[in-house]
Amino acid sequence: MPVRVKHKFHPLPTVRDLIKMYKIRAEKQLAQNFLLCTKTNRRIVNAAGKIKNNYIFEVGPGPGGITRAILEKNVIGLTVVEKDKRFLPGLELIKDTAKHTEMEIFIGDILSFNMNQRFPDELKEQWEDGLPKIKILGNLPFNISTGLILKWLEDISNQNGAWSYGRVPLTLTFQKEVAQRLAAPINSKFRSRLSVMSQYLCDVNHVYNIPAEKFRPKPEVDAGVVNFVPKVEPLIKQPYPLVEKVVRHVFHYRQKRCQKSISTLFPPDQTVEYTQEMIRAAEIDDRARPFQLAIEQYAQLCEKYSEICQHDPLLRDYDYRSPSSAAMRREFRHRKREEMLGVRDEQASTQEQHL
Ligand SMILES: C[S@@+](CC[C@H](N)C(=O)[O-])C[C@H]1O[C@@H](n2cnc3c(N)ncnc32)[C@H](O)[C@@H]1O
Repeated sequence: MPVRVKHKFHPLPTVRDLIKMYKIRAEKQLAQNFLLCTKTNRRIVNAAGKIKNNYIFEVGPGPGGITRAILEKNVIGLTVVEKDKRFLPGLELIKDTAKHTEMEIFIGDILSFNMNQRFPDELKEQWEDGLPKIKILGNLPFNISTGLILKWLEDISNQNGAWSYGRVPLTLTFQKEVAQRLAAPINSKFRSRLSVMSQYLCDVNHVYNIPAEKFRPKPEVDAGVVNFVPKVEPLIKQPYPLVEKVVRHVFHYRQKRCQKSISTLFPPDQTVEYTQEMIRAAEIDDRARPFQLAIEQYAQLCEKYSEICQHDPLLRDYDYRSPSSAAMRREFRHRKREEMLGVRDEQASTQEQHL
């Protein structure tokens, strides 16, 4: 349906006016918290570094505050992907004012958006060369931000999608605590699965925080802006799904000794032997907790796990939480109990014979 634009706002309505003009109410299920202040939007764009003559990909432009700040920088191209079609007319207005920039608007879900062939071929760089003139930016919807960054980290590890163009950096907002976890160093109280997964593939920098008051409507927590620059050489060389499995299991009991969580990778009858092998390979101290391990130790754990799985391929599909594994554990405990009772009976009958 064609959109009637009231031209009392000239030349381009402010973000606030656009929201009023199209009577847009924030949708909670799309995690819509808008940034209406020009200074705040420019600061996010500045956090991405020099973007003049770059091609930018923006996630969730909404009413277009960050989009405008990007366009001020004379970028050569801009693709935006927004799920909520109510923003299309406003984004079209912004596009009309973008004289020097090729802008494309997609209404769709970023989680299934294909970034292969999204950018001009001439921007491609070899992975080990400098960074390509492409950047990904966005004030992410909080409800998908963790899933999205994990998906993109997998693409980075496979040099797929946007990363088939080289080491494309990202500047994204997260809930402050997620930002702290992404960038947390070893021993930090925020060190988690996300820290290891992001830092083995990227240089991660939690640049600054945006107070909740800056958003409309105000979210419950502050936000953090995080920069990611893919590393030339990942610190862990194993395939992403294997790394993800090992790191997820090791952080299963964050506050307990690593031994306990590493053991969840193996069926009960092989636990002791393989857990010990893993711990020896990564030179893990007996008392160490998952957040006290260096990424190099996670790398050694992954190497050892891969080696064990090559030797025993069925282990690859072993899942601690699946019903069949739970049944296996129950059966194992039962057998052990029976064995112990058997030993006790034997001891008792030997004692009787001696009497
Ligand atoms: C936190 S708001 C940011 C809006 C705007 N960039 C700003 O800073 O004011 C997140 C935006 O992402 C959009 N969004 C939510 N889920 C999405 C998805 N799966 N794919 C693409 N956009 C999505 C929302 O509609 C919303 O416009």
